[in-house]
Amino acid sequence: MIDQEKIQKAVRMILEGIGEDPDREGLQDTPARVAKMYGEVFSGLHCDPCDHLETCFYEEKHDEMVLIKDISIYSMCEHHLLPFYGKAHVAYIPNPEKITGLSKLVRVVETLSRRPQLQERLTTQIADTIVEKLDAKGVVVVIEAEHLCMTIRGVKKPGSTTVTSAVRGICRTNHLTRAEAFSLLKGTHR
Ligand SMILES: Nc1nc2c(ncn2[C@@H]2O[C@H](COP(=O)(O)OP(=O)(O)OP(=O)(O)O)[C@@H](O)[C@H]2O)c(=O)[nH]1
Ligand SMILES: [Zn+2]
Repeated sequence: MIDQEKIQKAVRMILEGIGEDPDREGLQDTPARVAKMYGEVFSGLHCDPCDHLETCFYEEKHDEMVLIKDISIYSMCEHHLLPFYGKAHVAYIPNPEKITGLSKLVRVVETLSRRPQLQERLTTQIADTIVEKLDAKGVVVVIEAEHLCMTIRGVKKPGSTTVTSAVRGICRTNHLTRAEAFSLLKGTHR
């Protein structure tokens, strides 16, 4: 579990480290606020994303592609503990015996985002969770994100977008299915 007391002590030390006075009025509650915030932004560390996929509709028998576009994501880069944020797009071809609720796919994205992450690992973990838990026939996950560690510091390139993808199952082996997923994603299917 998240140790709020430990985070509070550490934040106080950071404030001292940067030459601030942690006892001045505006900063007195900052360690507690930051500890609470970290509890929220890292809450996914203590959840199993598979738990969200227990809800399945066994009688629907849909076996065509389902795509959820433009899921907003906020995660934390594990190198600098700065946010990266943008959009995730999740497409899957269900095992007709295991169609899940749309919001459950979003919950998987949410749980895995709320951890210290790499964009590549986040993308891969979302795809693998859906394949493994739902026995999905195919999955495509694309994430487009801006990393604050490349914006407010370091190379300082605001507006740069990093795009990562993970492609599994028949979306990987069948080029027509893969093309369908990417055209739905780009909105060029009409
Ligand atoms: N592959 C990958 N790299 C990331 C991600 N988030 C941050 N990084 C990179 O992690 C690298 C860490 O490099 P280091 O040289 O150890 O750290 P640094 O001195 O702060 O690097 P600079 O950002 O180049 O100043 C940087 O190149 C970041 O851009 C991510 O999600 N995926
Ligand atoms: Zn970073």
